[in-house]
Amino acid sequence: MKHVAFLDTTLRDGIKIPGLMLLPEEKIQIARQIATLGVDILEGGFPAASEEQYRTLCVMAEEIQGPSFCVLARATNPEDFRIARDVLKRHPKPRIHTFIPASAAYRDHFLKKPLDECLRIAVEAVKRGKDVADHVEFSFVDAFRASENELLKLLDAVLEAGADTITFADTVGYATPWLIENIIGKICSEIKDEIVVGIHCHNDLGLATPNSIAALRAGASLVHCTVNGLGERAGNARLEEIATIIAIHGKALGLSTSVAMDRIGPVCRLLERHTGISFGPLKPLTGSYAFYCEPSGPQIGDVAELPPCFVIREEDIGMVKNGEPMDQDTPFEVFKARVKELGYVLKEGEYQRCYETFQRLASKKENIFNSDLELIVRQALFHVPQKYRLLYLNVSAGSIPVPHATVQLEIDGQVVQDAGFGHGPVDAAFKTIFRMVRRFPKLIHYEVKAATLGTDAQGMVLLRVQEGDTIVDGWGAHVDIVLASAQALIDALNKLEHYGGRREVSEYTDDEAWSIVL
Ligand SMILES: CC(C)C(=O)C(=O)O
Repeated sequence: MKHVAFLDTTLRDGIKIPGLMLLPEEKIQIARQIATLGVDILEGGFPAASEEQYRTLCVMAEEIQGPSFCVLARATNPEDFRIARDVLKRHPKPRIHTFIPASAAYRDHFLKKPLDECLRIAVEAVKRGKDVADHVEFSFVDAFRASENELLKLLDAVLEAGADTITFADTVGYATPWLIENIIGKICSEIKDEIVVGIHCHNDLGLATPNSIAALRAGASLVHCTVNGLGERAGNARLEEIATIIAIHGKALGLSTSVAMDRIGPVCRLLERHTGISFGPLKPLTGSYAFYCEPSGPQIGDVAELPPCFVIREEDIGMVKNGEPMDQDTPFEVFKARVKELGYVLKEGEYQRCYETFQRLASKKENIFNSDLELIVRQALFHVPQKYRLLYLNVSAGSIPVPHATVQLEIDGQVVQDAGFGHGPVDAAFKTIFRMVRRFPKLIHYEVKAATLGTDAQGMVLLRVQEGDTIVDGWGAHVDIVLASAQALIDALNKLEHYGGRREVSEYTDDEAWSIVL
């Protein structure tokens, strides 16, 4: 059986979603949890992007145990390697990941340099990488739209320079399984066995998983993926799908992994909580209908029992563990032990802050499950400085002619209140808040989802607003979905205040910033 190495890039490529902003401490908590999945390599981020990323990655490198630790550096930028070295020296199993656009379209767009010049840049990058970490991974961006001839020239050059892993990225989600099988198969048959061949797929045509599996079938032994398929546009290849396919078909494929299958459910759910990006009911493995089935009924025959229709049991991928319910009488120590069991490592005062939020929720909701606890931790601990706070919201809606909202906010420590009308309770609350804060961003996304079953479930609201060039997400959770919506809006307004105009790549010229948009 060939071992398939998993490189998790949730915290690097996965979080490149417009508006999504995870706080440094949040990223570290998430990295800890991803490490428990048994992935071989954790790609933590791109340290040259900003001082904040650099600092976060230093802490991550010191804390993360288990997987190798990898960061990204642009082939074109020697300074990236110096910054990466500073991060990687803190981890016992460091590796560096560098890359260059392989297709003419991407080379012309981002580098505006002839192929010969790109070959020279690639070779120098590998050499620089060798000074930074024992293991150098080199990725060919947009590899499957590249001319085969040019791709092979780039490949020869980086192998000659000493790259240990070469990864072929379907950056724009263009490839098909047969195209990938053909190219990867040819390359694997021609290069030395000790070179690791990797695959990095995007999901624009819904083919990220089949394309990744096709590459593995053709001889690749490293797969890049993200939890929940997070990533820009339609996302990246989904870790949970690829691991489960190998768990089910591994024998036939001659492939195995070290992914801890029972950690899939908890880690997918945790990422859903922290990003606000939900699975959708029909998502394979993690969607709420994925393990729901009705007895056959008249379509096939009148059989009362469930048919044998599941290819894996939900308990095999940890999807049913939601913990014994807790309630108002749950003592602090029991609560704290459960938060630790969920994999969070918090400071003493932070457990206490979470417990206060827990008690507030427990006074409204009878049973508190693990999936509620993750919301509580996020709500209590992970937010940007709060210029705006929601103190009070009351709405009148239903069959009345004019829904209205009364809102009390704290703005820079001053208490202000106002009331307003709208087409419904959320509209009334949002219009009133916009007027009070004197900001009128455009609402470009709004969704609400129940966190658990039951009519007393917390509603999780994810929204996205745009003000000028700045797009931010806002997130809220409450048993009252209008309150959750108002919390989400306040969260977004605080992020606009905190991040507005402050972009990670601001210190770079247009030319240098190219890699960040890939
Ligand atoms: C750097 C590479 C692997 C990448 O993220 C992409 O092409 O999407």
